[in-house]
Amino acid sequence: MTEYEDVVDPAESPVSANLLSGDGDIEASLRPTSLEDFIGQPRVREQLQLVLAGAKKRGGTPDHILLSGPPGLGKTSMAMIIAAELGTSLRLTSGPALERAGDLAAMLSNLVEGDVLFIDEIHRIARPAEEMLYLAMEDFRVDVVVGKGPGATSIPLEVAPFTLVGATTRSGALTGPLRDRFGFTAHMDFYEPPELQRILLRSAGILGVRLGEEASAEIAGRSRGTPRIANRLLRRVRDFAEVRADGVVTRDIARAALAVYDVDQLGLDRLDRAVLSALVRSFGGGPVGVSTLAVAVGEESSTVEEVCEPFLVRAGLVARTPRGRVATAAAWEQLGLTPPPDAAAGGIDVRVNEPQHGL
Ligand SMILES: Nc1ncnc2c1ncn2[C@@H]1O[C@H](COP(=O)(O)OP(=O)(O)OP(=O)(O)O)[C@@H](O)[C@H]1O
Ligand SMILES: [Mg+2]
Repeated sequence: MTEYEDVVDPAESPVSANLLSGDGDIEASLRPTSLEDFIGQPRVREQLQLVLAGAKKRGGTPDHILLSGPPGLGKTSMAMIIAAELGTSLRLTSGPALERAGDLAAMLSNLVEGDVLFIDEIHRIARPAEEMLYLAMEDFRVDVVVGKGPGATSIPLEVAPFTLVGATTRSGALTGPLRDRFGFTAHMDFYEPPELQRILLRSAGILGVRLGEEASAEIAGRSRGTPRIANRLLRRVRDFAEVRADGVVTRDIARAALAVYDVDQLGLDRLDRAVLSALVRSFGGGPVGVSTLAVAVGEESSTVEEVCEPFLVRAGLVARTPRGRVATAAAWEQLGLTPPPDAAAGGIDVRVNEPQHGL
C-alpha cells in the first residue's frame, strides 16, 4: 500500500489503526537513540540513568528492567536505548514468539556476556518458557529437558550474564514470580502536550516537514499523550499540506487535516467515540465489563482495554470501578448529552486485580 492510498482510505483511522504495531521504517527513523535524545518521561530517564551508570561503574550487568505502559509511549525505543547506552547488542524477541521452552533456550544460549535481551509483550509468554526464564534471570542458567517420560533427563546449561528488558502494556497480567525478578520497573506515562510538541518538531526536522509552532501545539493536543500517534498525525497532516496547500503546515492546515481524519479536539478517534457511545447509549453509562463493551463495538477486548481505555480514563471520560467501566459526567457531555444526576466524576480508577508496584 502506498502512502497515498493509506491517506484516502476512509476505513483507516490514523489514531488507533495499527497502534499495537509499528509503522516500519518511518517509525524507526524517528526513534530517539540515546537517553539524551529521549524527550519526556523525566523520572524514568533519571531512574534508568542511575541504574545504567551504577552497573557501568561496577563493571557488571544491570538488573533486569521492566518497561510498562500503554502502546506507543516509547518502550521499544527505550529498550534499544538501554543497549546503546551500555554499548552492547540488543537481542529482540516477544512473548508470543516464545511458545515453547526450547525457543527461549535457543535464544538464551546464544547470548554473549552483557547482551540485552528484549522481550516485547512479555505478559504473553507461555508458561513453560516463563519458568525457564525465572532460572535464567536469577542464576544465569537453564535446565534443558532432553527426552520424554521416565527417561527424560535435564541438562543444566550456563547462560552468559545478560540484562533482560521486558516490555508490557499490562503489567497487571504478569505473574508475581516473574515481576519479582525484575530489579527495576519503569512506568511510562502519557506525555504532556509541550513534550509532544517537542517530539513533533524533532520529527518534522527529521522528515523535512515545515511545521509551525502553533500547528505543532494543535497536533500535540490531539495526540492522546502518545508519541506514536503524534508522529502518525504529523504524517497525515503533511500529506494534506502537500496535496491541498503549499506543503507548509500552519495551524489552519493542521485543523483542516485533522477534521478530515475525524480526530476531534481531545484526540478521540472513531473507535474511542464508539466505545464511549456504547457505554453511554447502550449501557446507560455502565457499569459494564470491558469484554461486553468490546463486543458492542466489534473490537478485540485487548484493543479496547490496552489502546482505548487507558486514555479514556486519563481524559476523565471513563472510570474503572470494581463492578466495571462507568461513563463520567464529562463523557455524557462529550457526546452532547445531559449526564444523569448520579454520573461518576472523572479521575476514579479503582483496579481490583492490578497490584501497584514500584521497585
Ligand atoms: N520520547 C520520545 N521521543 C521521541 N519520539 C518518541 C519518544 N517515544 C516514542 N517516540 C516515537 O514513538 C514511536 C513509538 O515508540 P515505541 O515503538 O518505542 O513505543 P512502544 O511503547 O514500544 O509501543 P508498543 O507498546 O506499541 O510496542 C517511535 O517510533 C518513536 O518515533
Ligand atoms: Mg514496542
